[in-house]
Amino acid sequence: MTSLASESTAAGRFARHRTLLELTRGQRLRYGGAMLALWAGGLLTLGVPLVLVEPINRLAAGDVVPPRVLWLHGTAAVLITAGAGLLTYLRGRWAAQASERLVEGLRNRLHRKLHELPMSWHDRAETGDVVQRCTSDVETLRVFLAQQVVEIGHAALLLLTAAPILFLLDSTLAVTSIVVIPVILVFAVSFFGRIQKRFTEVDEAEGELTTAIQENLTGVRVVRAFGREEFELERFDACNDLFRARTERLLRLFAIYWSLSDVLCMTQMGLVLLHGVARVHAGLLTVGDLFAFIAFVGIFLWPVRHMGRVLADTGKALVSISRLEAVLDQPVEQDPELDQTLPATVRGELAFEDVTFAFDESTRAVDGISLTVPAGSSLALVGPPGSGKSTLVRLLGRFDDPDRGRITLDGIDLARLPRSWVRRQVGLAAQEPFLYSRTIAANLTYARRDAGADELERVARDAALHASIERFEKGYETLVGERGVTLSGGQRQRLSLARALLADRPILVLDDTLSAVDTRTEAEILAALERRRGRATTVVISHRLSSVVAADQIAVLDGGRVVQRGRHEELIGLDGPYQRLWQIQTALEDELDDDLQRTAGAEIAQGTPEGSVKP
Ligand SMILES: Nc1ncnc2c1ncn2[C@@H]1O[C@H](COP(=O)(O)OP(=O)(O)OP(=O)(O)O)[C@@H](O)[C@H]1O
Repeated sequence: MTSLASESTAAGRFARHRTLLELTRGQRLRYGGAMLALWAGGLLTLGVPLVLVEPINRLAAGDVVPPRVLWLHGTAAVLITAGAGLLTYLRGRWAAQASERLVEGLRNRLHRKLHELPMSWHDRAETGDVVQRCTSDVETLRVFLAQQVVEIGHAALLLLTAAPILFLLDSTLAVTSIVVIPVILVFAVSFFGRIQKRFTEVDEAEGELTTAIQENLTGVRVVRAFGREEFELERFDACNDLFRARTERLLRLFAIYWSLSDVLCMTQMGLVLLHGVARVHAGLLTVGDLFAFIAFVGIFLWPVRHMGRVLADTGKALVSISRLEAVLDQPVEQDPELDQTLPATVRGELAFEDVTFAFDESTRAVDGISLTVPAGSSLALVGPPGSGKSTLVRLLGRFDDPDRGRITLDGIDLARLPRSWVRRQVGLAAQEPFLYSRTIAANLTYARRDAGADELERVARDAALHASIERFEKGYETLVGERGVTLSGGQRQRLSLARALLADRPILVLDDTLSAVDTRTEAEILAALERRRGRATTVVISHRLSSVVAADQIAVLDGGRVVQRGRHEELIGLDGPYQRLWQIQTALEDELDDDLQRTAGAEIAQGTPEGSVKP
């Protein structure tokens, strides 16, 4: 998906580091507090070996340590540890609060962004990949923000605090105790670069896996209908395999790092022990000081070793943020500066003036269309698949803007009006109706939240759906979709039509809304629409000419152009595509009627098995 490709240049990486820092904005005080608590906790831990030096030295010298001294030093060690525990708690609490709030804000930003992105972006985006960015990548960032942000600098701080103490205790041994650290640091930094590359690969493979799952779920009917289960299983298996292989490579890298850094840390420890014992033997160091030394080295080596984890998570977070930025940085739908007041009332007069639009450079979906639709009248768009009917409607809702020409509403160019306002003037029953997994009533009131029960019933009656709803046990409170009843294609279309009628907007668009209903239901709906005539300017797209015979104006489209225009009575008299289509459709209908009559006649002659005539 090229539009979402992550930037991998040096400039891009720098920008990501900056963004990672910017991400903490608003919570920096909490992070500062958490870092301070972590550092203070570390400092306190360094105090434990110090308070134990004296009793150990006395024991090593064979002195009797009075119980009072033992109690005193022991209690001090316990109190220091308790204090360090409290600071660790504060560090965890503040870091968690900061990260959760930041991530909540980030999720909201992402969700808002998805609503602001143009339709052309959504057309190209792979849902699974976008879902993966909004969930998995956000989670990676959350982990980083909760655990690692405060760790950055912790090791350095601890080193800087512990090193002077070590040098005060024994400067020669102090040098030995930090000699391996530069090696560990160089090793960690080189590891950091690799982890980013590997994690990017893992993330991309995970995106493909999510897309495969999502497509299989939404397209499960197609898979079953074509018997392509084996093919889909193999496709999923390949994605899964790739994800596993890449994750394994990443984990292998981690394993190598952990084991080598362990060896380096243990080498450091071993060097201190050997050198320290030699110095104790030489009488240059007390046993107590050696104990403190070894404890210190242990305390500051842990965060140094932990640096690998910090760097790994930082690397992963940088990859995730670049993937999120690829969404967040996309240009949103822009509205021009409003140079006129919004019309208080809309009559609904539409004019398409030389409207031309192409999705890509190769072909124009709509090519120089000019049509005028007086307020309250109806326009029918007919034509072969791909002739540009839906594209014209898409332009009417400003989901895209014409490349050339303009569309006006009551004489005002739509391009000069805010998109959201334009869309609020259009009630759309889309070609592929989308319903929510909520009740029928909730799906209807999506169009107008204040609509009362009587209004829902009225629009449902107009859409010839009321009788079907009545048959459901819970009527309008019936759940539809995944958790409820499954509606038929025709019922879904009629629900979508009722929703558009309920919206009661100045323009009503029916995009092939009656394709899945039988002729009688179609007639019922057309009669209801006829009763509403004049209430809204209506644009009807239909492949079935019976749906458009009553339209005030019919435009026949082909290859994005209007090839015929007029009323039904005029067009059937003209030699052209409309007449041919009408002849084919009426001939088919006549044939069907004859067949039905013949079948009915035969049944009456033979009698039904029960000897009664079917109604
Ligand atoms: N989102 C899109 N991105 C790229 N091309 C598109 C897109 N939508 C439609 N097209 C192309 O634009 C042309 C017109 O399509 P459109 O959907 O307007 O046709 P239509 O007349 O409504 O067809 P149908 O009767 O099958 O619904 C077609 O060639 C189609 O492939």
